[in-house]
Amino acid sequence: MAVIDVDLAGRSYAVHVGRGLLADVADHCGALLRKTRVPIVTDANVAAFWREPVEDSLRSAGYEPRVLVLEPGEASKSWRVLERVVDWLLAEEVERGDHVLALGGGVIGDLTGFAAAILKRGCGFIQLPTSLLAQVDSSVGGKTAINARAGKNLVGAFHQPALVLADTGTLDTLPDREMRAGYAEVVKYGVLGDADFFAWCEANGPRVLSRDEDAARYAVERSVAAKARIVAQDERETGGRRALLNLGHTFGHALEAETGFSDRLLHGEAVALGMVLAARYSARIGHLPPNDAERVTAAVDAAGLPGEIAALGLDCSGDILAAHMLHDKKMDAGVLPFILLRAIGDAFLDRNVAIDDVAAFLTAQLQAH
Ligand SMILES: NC(=O)c1ccc[n+]([C@@H]2O[C@H](COP(=O)([O-])OP(=O)(O)OC[C@H]3O[C@@H](n4cnc5c(N)ncnc54)[C@H](O)[C@@H]3O)[C@@H](O)[C@H]2O)c1
Ligand SMILES: O=C(O)C(=O)C[C@@H](O)[C@H](O)[C@H](O)COP(=O)(O)O
Ligand SMILES: [Zn+2]
Repeated sequence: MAVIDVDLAGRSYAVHVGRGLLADVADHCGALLRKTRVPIVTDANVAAFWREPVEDSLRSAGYEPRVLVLEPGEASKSWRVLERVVDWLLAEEVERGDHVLALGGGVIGDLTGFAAAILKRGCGFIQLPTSLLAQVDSSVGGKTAINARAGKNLVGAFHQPALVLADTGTLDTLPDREMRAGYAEVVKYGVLGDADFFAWCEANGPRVLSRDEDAARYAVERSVAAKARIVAQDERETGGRRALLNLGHTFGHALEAETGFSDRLLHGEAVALGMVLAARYSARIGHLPPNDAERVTAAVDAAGLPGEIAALGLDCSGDILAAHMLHDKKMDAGVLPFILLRAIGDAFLDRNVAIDDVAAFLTAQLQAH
């Protein structure tokens, strides 16, 4: 098992990565569990495979697990489901000093983390990420949120977990499409700041996607280490550093909004497409050698992720996608900064991008091929 620390002074915590951690959840979390009753929020897909080992471990250690099982999918990051989670936690008499366990993918982590952030003005929570995406990205860093009618993650809080247990054994039951979607966020770390890791992904992507034990564990550990480093430098995305983790997301979130936050386009798929668009746009305005944009596209294609928006068959223009982008949380005094590339491994924040030009670029991309 590897342990990666997220160094945030009074809010520091550890991310444990290894196979079989959920079967020993009581040992790992014990110091944080003050009461017999342990509230767990999960979804139906995850519960089918992973509720039992977690409950067994807790029961054997004398705890009484209490489980709320939600509908799987992005639609659960909503006001309605948030209310349900909060009411349930209140009924379970969760106190500020207690810890709620979030057992699932990024949807469960973001939603439960946000419920924990607002419950009695803040209680503790522990991330038990079960999707590749949640293990490499969403369980670390304390961004919690639900979606609003106006867009993605628009209602939320920074609220750090007290512990993250990434059991790589859970990837055995993850559907292939979800594995690919999570892999998009892995490649993102290479593209934004680590050319060597990007090259490793080019060579080893198929091993990760086929769940080769060593390759998958290495991808999780290296991704978590990259995210922990950035979050420690700029926890609340105020210093320009953490915003780099948003590479591909301004485009991606617009596409998720346009496809109704539905299974038509998963978050990781939107990020893959968004990275390709960010790379192509960087090349279009002369920041990035075209060959580097082609390498990003090739890595996305090789993973079986969507790399062409034209193939989505959207009935919209670049202007409509650009309008979605104006809800982005990075908007600052009417300016939307874009995360662009100078090279693979060298992302930067460009505050001089003309949104009309992005809209024209997107219209052309929607019609390409
Ligand atoms: N907070 C952050 O920093 C951050 C970072 C990246 C993404 N996100 C958010 O995370 C969400 C996407 O997360 P996700 O891709 O994990 O989606 P998800 O939570 O919907 O999980 C993907 C699917 O896989 C199922 N699943 C999860 N683990 C499983 C397992 N081990 N076995 C079988 N099925 C399993 C789930 O039930 C779901 O159907 C988005 O809402 C995105 O905005 C947040
Ligand atoms: O942790 C971050 O910071 C990220 O940007 C990670 C992203 O992968 C993630 O999707 C995040 O939720 C997007 O952040 P948002 O602020 O644009 O909602
Ligand atoms: Zn993301």
